[in-house]
Amino acid sequence: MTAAAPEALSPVIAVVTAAGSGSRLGAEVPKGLVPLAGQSLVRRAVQGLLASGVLERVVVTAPQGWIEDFRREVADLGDVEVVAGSSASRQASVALGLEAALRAQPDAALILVHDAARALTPPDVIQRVVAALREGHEAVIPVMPVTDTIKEVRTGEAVEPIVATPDRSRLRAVQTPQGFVRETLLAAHRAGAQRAASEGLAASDDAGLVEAMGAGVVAVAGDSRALKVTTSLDLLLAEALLAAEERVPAQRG
Ligand SMILES: Nc1ccn([C@@H]2O[C@H](COP(=O)(O)OP(=O)(O)OP(=O)(O)O)[C@@H](O)[C@H]2O)c(=O)n1
Ligand SMILES: C[C@](O)(CO)[C@H](O)COP(=O)(O)O
Repeated sequence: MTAAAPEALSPVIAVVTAAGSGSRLGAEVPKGLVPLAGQSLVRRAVQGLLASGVLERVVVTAPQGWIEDFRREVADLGDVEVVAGSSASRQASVALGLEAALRAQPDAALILVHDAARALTPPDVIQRVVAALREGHEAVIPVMPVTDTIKEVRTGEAVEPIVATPDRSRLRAVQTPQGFVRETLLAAHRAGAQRAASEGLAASDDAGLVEAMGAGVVAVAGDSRALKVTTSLDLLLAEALLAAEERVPAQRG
């Protein structure tokens, strides 16, 4: 860990992954375009990032064939580029977003990778991630404590045998944005792409690629509002969270 002056760790850019189809949500349009109280998930996710005040540029990866629809969603939000992601995996979509983002901002020092599906992530989570990077950590992820007891099972059997019960106090559920020093993320994705080609395995998050390289990843506090909209139940929950936030100022006033 090497602490650098904050201004030396600028500019900060973000890749927003929105190239998934949202099969578990089952909407008629890709998940990023699904409205949440009148505004699409991708629009809300980008707005949240920009509201943090720490970002120079945002690149969104969208599904092939939907680029123009995504562009319309973010057109009025500022310096936001939309490029095609990959249907193969989130990891492949992030890699395409990274290429585009670094073409547009070659001097980026810090890179955030964020899920459009975490549309309600509050700006202070984003600020915490960037602050920890500027304190000298090379990879930072927001996390939440786990509230269920988690079991490890042996898969592939109709009735799955339990093989372990990890100590819950040491488990964390991982959110985004995940933040990285530029070279750390690029090296991790280079190694990850080789593994994906040789073993056919993609990582489900970017920090996993950094861990696989043997580099350190640290956690900061996440937020329950940064939930990932995956199923229709999550969408209902997100709508309820927004409605509750709108009611609170009215009650105070
Ligand atoms: N090939 C892919 C797959 C996922 N993602 C993005 O990664 C984030 C997290 O993925 P998830 O919530 O699983 O989204 P989907 O893959 O769209 O969902 P599903 O698995 O239900 O199809 C989403 O913002 C999604 O758009 C992506 O950019 N490219
Ligand atoms: C990156 C992530 O949101 C961290 O929890 C998650 O791993 C994405 O996984 P998914 O299977 O693509 O939803």
